[in-house]
Amino acid sequence: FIYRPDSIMFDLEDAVSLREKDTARILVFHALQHPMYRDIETVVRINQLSTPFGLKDLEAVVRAGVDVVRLPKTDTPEDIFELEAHIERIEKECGREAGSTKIMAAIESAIGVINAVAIARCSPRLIGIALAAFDYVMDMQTERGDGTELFYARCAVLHAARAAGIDAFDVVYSDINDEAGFLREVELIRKMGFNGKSLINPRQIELLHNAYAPTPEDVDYAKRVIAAAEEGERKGLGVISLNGKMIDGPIINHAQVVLERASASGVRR
Ligand SMILES: CC(=O)SCCNC(=O)CCNC(=O)[C@H](O)C(C)(C)COP(=O)(O)OP(=O)(O)OC[C@H]1O[C@@H](n2cnc3c(N)ncnc32)[C@H](O)[C@@H]1OP(=O)(O)O
Ligand SMILES: O=C([O-])CC(=O)C(=O)O
Ligand SMILES: [Mg+2]
Repeated sequence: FIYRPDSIMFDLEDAVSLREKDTARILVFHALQHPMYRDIETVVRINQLSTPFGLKDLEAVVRAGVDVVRLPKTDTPEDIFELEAHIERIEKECGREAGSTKIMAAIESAIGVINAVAIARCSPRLIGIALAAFDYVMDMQTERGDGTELFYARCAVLHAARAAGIDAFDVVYSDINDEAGFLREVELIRKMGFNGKSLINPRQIELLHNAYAPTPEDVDYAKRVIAAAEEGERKGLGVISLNGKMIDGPIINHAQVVLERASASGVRR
């Protein structure tokens, strides 16, 4: 909470050893109901439903009131349909509002990337899709490097999310001591258009928020664009000029996005 993350994700999958699966589930079940987590979005990465743990995880976290279930290793829309059917039943059984449990699909394989559009569009519960690089590069018979290995997958996941009108989240950066490397990766994915990134360490939160925050110059320009647009509207002009630059619909929309980002993340330091 001190670090002000956008959401908190509990992991029941690969960060938990096989011997600890039941203990971790019970801990997360209780944590989700603690008042401390009332005002922050909670996400739980459950185990795949094909494992002995997946359904037990889901039963526990939906009943405990989790906001978002992250499904790892999503390969097909059918994976989401199966998850959805169980969520619908559990919501009914425990008296949760129907549809209130949201889903985030993690794409971690070549087939998942190929099916990204179908996955992203397959359920109204989906709020976003995330690329998960470590399993993906294994499947692709390569390894994590400067991002060349993720070139196609990033583009595919991002386009799928946009086509579906949901969020796109980039991969985990695992070397928590390499701040410069992290910031290089963040700059790339921010320019590409990702909504954010899965983080593994609190030290990465402020760095990410700061990189996503608009600069003071961006905010200043956005305010002038909005003011010029309002002035143009009063005069009944469709397209206007601000210091010789054309200002029309998309530019005004972008200025609004910059101001929304500034109020969500602050202004870049
Ligand atoms: C490929 C995948 O599947 S990735 C997704 C699953 N994996 C994860 O989520 C990993 C989560 N992260 C971690 O476990 C750790 O950050 C590690 C192992 C990467 C690094 O651990 P450390 O070297 O101990 O990190 P660091 O020295 O920065 O820890 C500082 C403090 O932050 C805490 N902290 C570290 N990571 C986290 C986290 N993800 N969430 C909350 N607190 C954390 C540490 O417990 C420590 O607290 P303390 O000062 O009270 O002891
Ligand atoms: O889901 C994630 O962000 C991390 C992960 O499992 C992977 O990279 O394989
Ligand atoms: Mg993985």
